[in-house]
Amino acid sequence: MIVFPNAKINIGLNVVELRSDGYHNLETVFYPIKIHDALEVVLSDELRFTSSGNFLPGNAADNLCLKAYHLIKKEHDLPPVNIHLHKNIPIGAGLGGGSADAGFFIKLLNEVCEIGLSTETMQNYARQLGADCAFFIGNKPVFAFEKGDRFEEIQLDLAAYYLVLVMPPIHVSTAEAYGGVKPVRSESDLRSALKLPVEEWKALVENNFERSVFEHHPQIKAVKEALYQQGAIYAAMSGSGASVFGIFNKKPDLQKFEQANQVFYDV
Ligand SMILES: C[C@@](CO)(OP(=O)(O)O)[C@H](O)COP(=O)(O)OP(=O)(O)OC[C@H]1O[C@@H](n2ccc(N)nc2=O)[C@H](O)[C@@H]1O
Ligand SMILES: Nc1ncnc2c1ncn2[C@@H]1O[C@H](COP(=O)(O)OP(=O)(O)O)[C@@H](O)[C@H]1O
Repeated sequence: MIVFPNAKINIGLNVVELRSDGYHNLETVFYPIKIHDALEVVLSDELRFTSSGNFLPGNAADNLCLKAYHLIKKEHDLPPVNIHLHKNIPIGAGLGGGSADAGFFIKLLNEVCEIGLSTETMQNYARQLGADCAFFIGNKPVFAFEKGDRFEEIQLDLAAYYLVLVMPPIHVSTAEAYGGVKPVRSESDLRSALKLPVEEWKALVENNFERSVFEHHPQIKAVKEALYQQGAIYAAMSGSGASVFGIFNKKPDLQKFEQANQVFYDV
């Protein structure tokens, strides 16, 4: 069986406080977008993981799909499976690609192996693999809080707009991004701000990571500014970067970006 794990963007992101476990409490909105990997799981005589597409850094054994398999196997009698991942979502981009694979893998394994896990149980497994993995179990727009792994569903539909994602050739590590941010309690409520017309978001909806990440990587800031110059109604870095999304009324002409960056249209 094959599924197509999709990426997410963060619309607004406030790092609220440092927690006693070293993580941070945050407030953000996760919004699913149309950039996909392909993930196949079939019953087999031995456990095997293969991949194709974009280069996956690190050991195959550290892939979140295999980690999810071993996590669930601790509590359930799982048969061996063949896993194939075709990687298309840019890696380390703030798009949650690895987390998407983990969340979709858990759902897929649940079906292929007929484990019978509830949505809540799948979310609990996902949470143990990474802070934003659990989002991909429900995969609907949510206001996320605490470690980014507790959710409240929100009504947010950007289907009437044209979304573009630009990925500059820069890697920002998530841990590095958290290290550079000064936590502050937000004065305004992100949920209320996102109920206003998109035209008003520019003045109200911020990603706290941008300040320090832009200082270290002015090229990412330049991409955001260029998207506004091309007519974006709203543009921001997603998560800990380096990808930047733009919300437009119609398809923009971004041909000149395509040499230096990866550009995804109509996401
Ligand atoms: C920043 C965000 C925003 O949505 O997304 P990305 O930009 O990575 O996609 C997430 O918080 C990333 O979540 P995720 O990528 O699952 O993080 P994890 O693997 O659990 O943690 C990586 C590292 O980030 C830091 N971390 C992560 C989440 C959190 N709430 N507080 C933290 O301080 C910790 O230093 C941790 O060791
Ligand atoms: N299935 C996977 N896809 C991508 N990265 C993965 C995967 N499994 C583990 N990783 C590791 O997670 C790291 C960051 O993952 P990714 O989700 O792409 O970034 P981000 O958290 O910025 O959205 C990568 O450096 C990679 O080593």
